[in-house]
Amino acid sequence: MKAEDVQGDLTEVLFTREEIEAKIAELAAAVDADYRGRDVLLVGVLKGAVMVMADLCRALKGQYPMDWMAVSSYGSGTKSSGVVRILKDLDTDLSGRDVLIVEDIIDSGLTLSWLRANLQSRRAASVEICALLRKPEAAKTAIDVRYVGWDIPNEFVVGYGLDYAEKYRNLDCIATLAPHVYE
Ligand SMILES: O=P(O)(O)OC[C@H]1O[C@H](OP(=O)(O)OP(=O)(O)O)[C@H](O)[C@@H]1O
Ligand code: HPA
Repeated sequence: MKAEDVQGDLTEVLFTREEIEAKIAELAAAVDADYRGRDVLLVGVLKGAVMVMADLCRALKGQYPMDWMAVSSYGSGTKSSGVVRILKDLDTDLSGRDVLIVEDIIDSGLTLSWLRANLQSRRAASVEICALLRKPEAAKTAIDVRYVGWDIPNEFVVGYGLDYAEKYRNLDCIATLAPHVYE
């Protein structure tokens, strides 16, 4: 789906499909430079990170096994509840493993700070984070993020995996959602 297919619902396209592709290639080069040749597990966070993971892993040159978790802190709205629930856990034993969490967005930071602590408690050797988007003004907790695509303003965004009430995930760009859609 393209921006013109849901134009009235969006206020601005922040990043086009081409810009996202170029950014993913940059992130992949940085990850390869640090990790290629090591046994690193990519952990994708469902469902938002599906697109990032699908494109990032194909842009990587090394071998990177992957696993998935589903956690939820947003319910169906635009505000984080701060309460994180595991909806689907990893299949992989993390003890002694280097882990790279792949995420679409860091908003309040509550999901990832909880998730990183959770994975560290499973005796992972290291847990780093790669996130395509981050909202610095929305941060409710400080997180050390090794790879970030873009810092964005504190507005609700959709597309490229990011949803509002399960819609817009299949938009090929990233755009701000018009307030009339969720108010
Ligand atoms: O920094 P935070 O404020 O915690 O927000 C970030 C989290 O919110 C979104 O997930 P969501 O719970 O909406 O689930 P989804 O990935 O299935 O869309 C997103 O994918 C992150 O996991
Ligand atoms: O801006 C956002 N858009 C979609 N999902 C999200 N989850 C946290 N922040 C966002």
